[in-house]
Amino acid sequence: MNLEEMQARQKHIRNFSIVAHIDHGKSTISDRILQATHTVSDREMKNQLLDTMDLERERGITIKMNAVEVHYLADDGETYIFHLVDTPGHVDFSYEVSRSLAAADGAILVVDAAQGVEAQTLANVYLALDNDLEIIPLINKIDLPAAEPEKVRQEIEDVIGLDASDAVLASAKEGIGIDDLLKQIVDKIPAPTGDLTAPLQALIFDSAYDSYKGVIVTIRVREGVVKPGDKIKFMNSGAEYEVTEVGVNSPHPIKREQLMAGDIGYLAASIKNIRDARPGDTITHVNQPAAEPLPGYQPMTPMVYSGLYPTDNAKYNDLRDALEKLQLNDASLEFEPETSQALGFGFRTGFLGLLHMDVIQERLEREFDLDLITTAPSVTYHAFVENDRMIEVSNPSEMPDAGEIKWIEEPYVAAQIMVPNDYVGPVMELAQRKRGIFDTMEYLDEQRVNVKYEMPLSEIIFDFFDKLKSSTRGYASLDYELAGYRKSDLVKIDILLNGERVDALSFIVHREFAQERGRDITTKLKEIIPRRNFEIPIQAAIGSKIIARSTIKAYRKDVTSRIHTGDPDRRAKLLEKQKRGKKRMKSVGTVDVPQAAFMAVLNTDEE
Ligand SMILES: Nc1nc2c(ncn2[C@@H]2O[C@H](COP(=O)(O)OP(=O)(O)OP(=O)(O)O)[C@@H](O)[C@H]2O)c(=O)[nH]1
Repeated sequence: MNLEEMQARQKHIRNFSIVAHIDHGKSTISDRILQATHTVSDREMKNQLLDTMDLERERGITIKMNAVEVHYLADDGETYIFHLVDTPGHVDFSYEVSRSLAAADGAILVVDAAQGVEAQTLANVYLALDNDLEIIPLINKIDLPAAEPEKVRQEIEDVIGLDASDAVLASAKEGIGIDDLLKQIVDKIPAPTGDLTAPLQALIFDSAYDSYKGVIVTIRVREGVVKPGDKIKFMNSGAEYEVTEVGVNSPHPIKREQLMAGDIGYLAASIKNIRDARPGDTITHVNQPAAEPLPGYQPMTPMVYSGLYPTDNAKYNDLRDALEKLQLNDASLEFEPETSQALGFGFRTGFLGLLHMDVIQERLEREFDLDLITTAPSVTYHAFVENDRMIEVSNPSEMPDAGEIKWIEEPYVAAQIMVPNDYVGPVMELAQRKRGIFDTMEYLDEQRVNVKYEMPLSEIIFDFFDKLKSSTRGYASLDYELAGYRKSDLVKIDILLNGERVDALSFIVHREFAQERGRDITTKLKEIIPRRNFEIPIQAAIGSKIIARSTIKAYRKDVTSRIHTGDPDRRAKLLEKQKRGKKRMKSVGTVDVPQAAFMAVLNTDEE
């Protein structure tokens, strides 16, 4: 392609992202765009086509962003090249959203016609505005009987401050409004402007590991052109490679002769070392390098940490390899080695929230065939000791002894909760019970308010969202961001099994809840830990003071002997089941501790 052809092509490119509150219909809109542009045949089409991970399809959520190229034949007879980046909606994955927005020139803001503007609608719009993106509002699900598109249009104008007079009215389900959307993308989203003859500058915004091709990076080319055979350099890591392949996903990978300024596509270069090609790095040419790298990404601060341990100690190195590979695909994952007396060698791992933690654990087990024990998640506390020295504690068992601590601070978040008027009472009651500090309350319209609280992050993470949903019949939406540290009266509770302290079961709570939590957990562990042929005392202690206890009675007989029938099948099945159960179990001294025991602290019901 000569320069003129490339310039003409560049004018026909539109790069955009779709953002929304969870479940407002982003993935379904992407599906309709793929269909309307004949990117996939009707035969190939299935719902949420871009959610390629099994886990995403099973749970019906988007976890990873995806970038695809589609071609749209407009009424003017010209064919436009769209690069569409689908993004997740859950607050745990907002890091993915911000990365994909940095690669786009515009965003489609999807708002559910029955639900209106919700907490993450706002959060995502702000991210898009931070990136200077042109925003096209789209009101989806107008087919629903409860749809109120005009009211939602007004809300977009009043609450967000966007002009919504031309908002696309759509039903992704019934395929309504998709033509209007495609036209608006061409008209409103600006074509990319990068200089085609300048030295190469390409931003890596995602990467994945392929066992044949090595690390494959997804890039947005800002300036210049890149082709197979080019010698490239990663400007931050300093690594140099020769490009083996470039292409786009449409949605299946298609090789291309080159990627040029304005393109979003993939690049492979037999990159074996995953540290060489991190998201946020800039690719340039070895011979004619760009003067400076592009601004990368802010490193993400994990919200919670938990210990990950292989049930089989011999799998420690496998777990490290797996974490490194996943980290490449998920830049918000953080880990470092730690040891536990009870669990052996493992990793303290940082996550953006509990859903993120759950997803990582499940991906490690499925994609890397590992059996893991995960310890209860903890936020990072600041313990102040002598000379006002501050110690960061993200593993409760490492909290200094009470005698050494002068005071402890814990992270707080600024939370906003959008909820119909009728439920303000229960929301405030819940927030107070979770140690929230009231900030403000604003009316969104006659029927809905935005209530703002400062809350301890630990309370938000554990069960606040579930409780919020159940006390508002699902009508409340929540968004939060870290707001700093505050002093709190916190204590560490240790758990002793058979008289031995199990470090991996320690946790930190507000002193007010200590007694109650101690009682709850000893009762729960009694149900979870399997019986042995001796009595096992379970104790909860603050320092050397026991605050609660329970006892697991000794069992008398082999469980299988109770199955009187001579049915060998049933007996074999039971033994098999026990064996499988064993896999996610750790022997601590003389006691077998199953995975559920480590999470028991999470589900304590304080009602
Ligand atoms: N009635 C109706 N339902 C819709 C429409 N669009 C999407 N849905 C449904 O709404 C639900 C959520 O749609 P998704 O496309 O998965 O939403 P999402 O925003 O991508 O969700 P996440 O990926 O989890 O953030 C699904 O059950 C869809 O079938 C629509 O226009 N009308």
